[in-house]
Amino acid sequence: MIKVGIVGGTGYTGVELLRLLALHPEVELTAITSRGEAGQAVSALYPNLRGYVDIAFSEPSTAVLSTCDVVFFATPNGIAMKQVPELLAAGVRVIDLAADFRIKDPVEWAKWYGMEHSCPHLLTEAVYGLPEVNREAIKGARLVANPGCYPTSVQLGFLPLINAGVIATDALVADVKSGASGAGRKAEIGTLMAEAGESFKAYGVAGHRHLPEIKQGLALAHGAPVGLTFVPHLLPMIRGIHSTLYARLIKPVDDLQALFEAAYADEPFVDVMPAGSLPETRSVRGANTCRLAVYQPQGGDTVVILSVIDNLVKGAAGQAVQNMNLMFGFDERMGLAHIGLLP
Ligand SMILES: NC(=O)C1=CN([C@@H]2O[C@H](COP(=O)(O)OP(=O)(O)OC[C@H]3O[C@@H](n4cnc5c(N)ncnc54)[C@H](OP(=O)(O)O)[C@@H]3O)[C@@H](O)[C@H]2O)C=CC1
Ligand SMILES: CC(=O)N[C@@H](CCC(=O)OP(=O)(O)O)C(=O)O
Repeated sequence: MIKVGIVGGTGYTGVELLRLLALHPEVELTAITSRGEAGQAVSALYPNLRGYVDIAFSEPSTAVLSTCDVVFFATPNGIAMKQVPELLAAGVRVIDLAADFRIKDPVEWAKWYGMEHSCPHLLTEAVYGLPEVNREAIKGARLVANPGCYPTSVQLGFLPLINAGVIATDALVADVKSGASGAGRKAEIGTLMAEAGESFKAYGVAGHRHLPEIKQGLALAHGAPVGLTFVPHLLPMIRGIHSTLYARLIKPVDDLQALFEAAYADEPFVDVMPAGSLPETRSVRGANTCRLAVYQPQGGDTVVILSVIDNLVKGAAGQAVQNMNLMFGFDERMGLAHIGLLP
């Protein structure tokens, strides 16, 4: 058994971590923090956890968190970086669900996140936690930067084509839609039901902070910078991300379907659907699965990839548990056997 701490246990990704970890056979939930709810029983705030999680929220003190084997940060950007150096020094491994350690260049990070990085010396050591790309490095990591929700969906869709060297990489397009839980639990006018319900709009068109993260991952695979237009949208639903990705073929490919199936043949959490499929967000609701479908409309040179995930699971907490399993030598699928909620 390993001792696990969660900083930010009252947020949407924090409570999703609790839902997954409460049934994980190798995990003892040791510390769950909230500054606002310290002292309150976790199950009093989240009744779905009654009978499964019987501890109270505590303050996020380094002394308590240092007794854990691993600490998850499910906090806003810029919080983990303040506590991570001390925790690593105490021998604790860390998985950050926020963006503090995702971008390797601290100048680029400061530009998109609007603050200076407080421990840039850890950026080289941090391992980007996309298991389909970095599985071996994650196993030995002390510090894992869990990918963003949009970046997970977009990278898993484009990577087989980039790795095969068959598409132009100067003008990739990612047209992506997210449910409102992607914005977190904090009160915001834009995610009020009367603002987001019965409506649909894009945001961040001129530049969203996930753009540099996606470009960094795709450039690493390609071995050179890539051009990408990324347009996120807010859908009037709670969970789910649907990415429609466009790329231009520069080499003929006999069988795109076979290329994708081969790329993910050994991946427990990526499902390449049969040709002609239309992945639905509800098919991955609550599950740590990315479902993909690939098209070459009218036999032209444009490839269209459809990619769906649950933003809170494969896009956040589920992927974080997958990373924890790798770091501690457990079966990668442990605690993650959930089927999507249909209907
Ligand atoms: N929602 C999503 O789909 C995804 C989110 N992420 C990222 O994961 C992180 C968490 O997101 P989400 O769960 O949606 O966020 P929420 O806003 O729902 O929750 C944030 C949590 O952080 C805690 N917190 C806030 N400030 C501090 C602080 N200064 N010190 C310690 N704890 C603090 C809050 O609890 P309290 O104030 O009580 O201490 C709360 O529990 C974010 O960085 C987000 O960008 C990544 C992928 C997907
Ligand atoms: C719908 C919605 O608002 N989505 C969020 C996604 C944020 C997120 O997941 O943030 P990080 O991955 O960077 O931590 C947004 O666009 O800001």
